[in-house]
Amino acid sequence: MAEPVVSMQNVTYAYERKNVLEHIDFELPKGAFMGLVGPNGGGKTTLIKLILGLIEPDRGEVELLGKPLGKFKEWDKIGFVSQKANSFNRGFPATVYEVVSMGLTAKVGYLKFFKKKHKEKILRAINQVGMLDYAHTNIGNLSGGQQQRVFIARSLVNDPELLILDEPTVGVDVENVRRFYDLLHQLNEEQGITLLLVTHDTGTMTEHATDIVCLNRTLHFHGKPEEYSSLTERDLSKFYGHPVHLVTHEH
Ligand SMILES: Nc1ncnc2c1ncn2[C@@H]1O[C@H](COP(=O)(O)OP(=O)(O)OP(=O)(O)O)[C@@H](O)[C@H]1O
Repeated sequence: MAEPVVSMQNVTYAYERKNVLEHIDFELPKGAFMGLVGPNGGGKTTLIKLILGLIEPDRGEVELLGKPLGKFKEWDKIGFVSQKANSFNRGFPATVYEVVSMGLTAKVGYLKFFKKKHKEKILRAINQVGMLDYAHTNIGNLSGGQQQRVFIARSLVNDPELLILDEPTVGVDVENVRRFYDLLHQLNEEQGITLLLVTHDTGTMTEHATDIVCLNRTLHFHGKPEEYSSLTERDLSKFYGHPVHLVTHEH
């Protein structure tokens, strides 16, 4: 089996001596489309912060692309698109092209040193998310769903191996949510990008993900969407720490 993109062994993390993650053993297999679910305050953001190297575990080991956190340097291989991308300041005076080019500035240094190959990369990333017609449109004039795709393009310019998305469809309308998941499948299946998606929308997630992880201080579940869907209200109430009532949607 290919080496995991992220692996955690017995990870514990506390804010002000209060453990928010305990004994986490976790593997994100290369090529997976993983949905990370769990109740508010369950530790999802903290787990993401560990993967992004923003915090270090109090105990246990984190490995990224086969390297211990302390030795890992290929940060541009890990892309992150936050929920905040949806509420991007509409008045910010930058075009789609400029926003996507920001993904490369860390590597290239300064915009004026962009070469032809960089410009091609930027346009390719914009094309990948279906926004080429809008390359020179101001980001503030786009819908939430379109802005979201632009922020994904900004991560794609670095050819990431892992893309982490935090509540990406909050505030996005149904049609754009569908297009968004189409894009994720294309990135995952055609380009082999491993995806980790944090969401409260477990219904949609079980339709799309290859793996589901449920976190509430400890890992309560790690399995296939079919297994997650077959859990009972009792199982879910145990994971979430409060009563959960399943609602069946008619399609
Ligand atoms: N910087 C911080 N200092 C102190 N406590 C924090 C800090 N960040 C988070 N916490 C606490 O840690 C716990 C886990 O928070 P975290 O944000 O990781 O959960 P989450 O699953 O992402 O929640 P949500 O679904 O609401 O975004 C919560 O109880 C939260 O209040």
